[in-house]
Amino acid sequence: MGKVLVFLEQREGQLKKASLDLLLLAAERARASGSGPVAAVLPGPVETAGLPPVEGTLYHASDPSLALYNQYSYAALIQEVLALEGAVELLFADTALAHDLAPLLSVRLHASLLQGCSGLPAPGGPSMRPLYSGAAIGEFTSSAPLRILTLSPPPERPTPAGGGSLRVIPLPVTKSTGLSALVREVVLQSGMPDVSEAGIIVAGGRGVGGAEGFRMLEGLALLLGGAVGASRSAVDEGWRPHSEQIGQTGKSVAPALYIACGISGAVQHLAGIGRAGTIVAINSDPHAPIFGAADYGLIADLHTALPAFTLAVRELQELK
Ligand SMILES: Cc1cc2nc3c(=O)[nH]c(=O)nc-3n(C[C@H](O)[C@H](O)[C@H](O)COP(=O)(O)OP(=O)(O)OC[C@H]3O[C@@H](n4cnc5c(N)ncnc54)[C@H](O)[C@@H]3O)c2cc1C
Repeated sequence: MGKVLVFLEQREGQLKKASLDLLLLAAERARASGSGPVAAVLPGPVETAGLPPVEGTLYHASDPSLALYNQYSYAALIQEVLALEGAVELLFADTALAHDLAPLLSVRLHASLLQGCSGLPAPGGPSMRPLYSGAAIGEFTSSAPLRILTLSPPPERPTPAGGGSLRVIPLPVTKSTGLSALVREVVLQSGMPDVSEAGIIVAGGRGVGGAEGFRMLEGLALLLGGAVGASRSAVDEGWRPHSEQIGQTGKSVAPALYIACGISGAVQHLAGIGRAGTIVAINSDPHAPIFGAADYGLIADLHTALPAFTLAVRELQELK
């Protein structure tokens, strides 16, 4: 197999966990298959000292002008590194940024593109992607000289194996085409991690009953250091932002703990939580399909159960 380039994504100087996991996976695959060290590209000012110990090369464009995402300057940078490395595979973590950037590169480079792959394909082997809300798995091969994949996070964090270190090569900023420029950045301050990165998610559905009802879920999520998620019904009602929607037309999540409150468990919702660790469901209907996916189920009115649950968590934390 030819060379592989991993895109490392940062936000406000912090590397995204999903792209670090991807780097570890790619390095492990390269080590196991003997296909040589991986290369990575990182736009934006980030402290690289804490990067995982993997064998390979990191092309780092640390100019402050790249701190915020710009489709054209990021694409130009990646194109430059692809040419330097002669890579045949470009890997992204499956994030909103990747959904914007990967299609542009695919068109520019006449590369094949597959988004939302489940796991790294074997070297030169077909890529896999869930279809029909996870009811089937599709296998895709590519005859293009470059294939671009966006990968959903693995269910478990990969551990660094084999040791080694990344050789950092500084890159100057590639001149942007000027097709777009940042006008204004609007930051939503929730004080919580993004659902796609969170280790714990407290998610609510129509059963929560309204935007006000989600305050309870926020309280529990903050206590647990997690994030609030939502079903499409809750988002369609305008109770929560679309950035929190989980499922087929929302985000695919992989928390260690997923607490579903007042969510029926429609197949389109379950499609987004297939890689969650432990699933806890609170629902007043004993026949709700969510109980079929849950590890622990509580048949109860969430308006009674959740405050009691939150209180118990708070008391446990105070005992520590
Ligand atoms: C093409 C397509 C894409 C879709 N994409 C998504 C997606 O990405 N994500 C998604 O979530 N959905 C998606 N849907 C919608 C999906 O089919 C369901 O309609 C939706 O998930 C239902 O949301 P819900 O569980 O919150 O609401 P409901 O199905 O109405 O369930 C509400 C649940 O709350 C329970 N409940 C009510 N009151 C209480 C209470 N007081 N205490 C405890 N439990 C209570 C009820 O028993 C019920 O089980 C999609 C649908 C289509 C067709």
